[in-house]
Amino acid sequence: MQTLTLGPSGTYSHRAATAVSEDIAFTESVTKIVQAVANGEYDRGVIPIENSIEGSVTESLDALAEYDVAVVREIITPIRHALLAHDQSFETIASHAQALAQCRGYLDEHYPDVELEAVASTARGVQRALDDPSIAAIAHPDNVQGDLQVLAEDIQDQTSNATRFVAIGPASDRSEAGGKTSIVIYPNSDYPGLLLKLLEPFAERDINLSRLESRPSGERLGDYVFHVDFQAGLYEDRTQGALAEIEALAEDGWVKRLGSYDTEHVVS
Ligand SMILES: O=C(O)C(=O)Cc1ccccc1
Repeated sequence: MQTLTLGPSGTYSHRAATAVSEDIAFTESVTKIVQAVANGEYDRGVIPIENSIEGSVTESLDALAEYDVAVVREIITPIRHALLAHDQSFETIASHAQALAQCRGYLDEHYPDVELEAVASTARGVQRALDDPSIAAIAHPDNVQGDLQVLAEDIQDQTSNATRFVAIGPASDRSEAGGKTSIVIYPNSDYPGLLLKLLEPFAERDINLSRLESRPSGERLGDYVFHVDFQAGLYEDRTQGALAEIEALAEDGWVKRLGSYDTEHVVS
């Protein structure tokens, strides 16, 4: 099963993808991963969704709302960042924007004058640091190679730093089985109490929500799509009942069932 994830080799997404497949290919954009799976070019994609320090990877949420794919699995991995460079003489630190943000406190304290450069992924930052001694990278310590050294380990601002990734597949692989479900709701309307009404069907059936995120719809300012994860499978009658009510409330918009799946914790 060929799986596309964020590259080059050595990213955290790559580490998560090894839980899904042995045949892994890389690209440097989350949107491209979702598009490639929607178009049938790859069987699976693995993308980061949410980090415990920095929150959502908004590009991933927007791509899931836009393209027709299924979420088939959730993979949670601990994230431990290291600072890699030729030596201490670097002037720039290159990494994924989320990694730079997860280490903000450490960087402010130890390297207040260093320039930060956001690149497509942590492993892309490692490539930049390999090529240029004036650049350091923040990445998993296993990326140490060539003339690079690990200058510091565990530099994230909280010791508990975890990221949730999802494995996606073609819409035809959407499953109703599993302990969790992801949906996206676009009500395309706006009135007092709308969000409360959209959530009541879950509360009334004792379905626990595990995540609620609003994203701009892109249609007009103040218009939103809602990403909702909950702890029940699509196969359950209570889920079907809740979704029927929500679909009626969102009759001017749409409700997208991304799929039901199980969670896996990968320690690496
Ligand atoms: O750039 C990577 O390595 C990624 O997979 C994205 C990312 C960045 C920081 C924490 C978790 C995932």
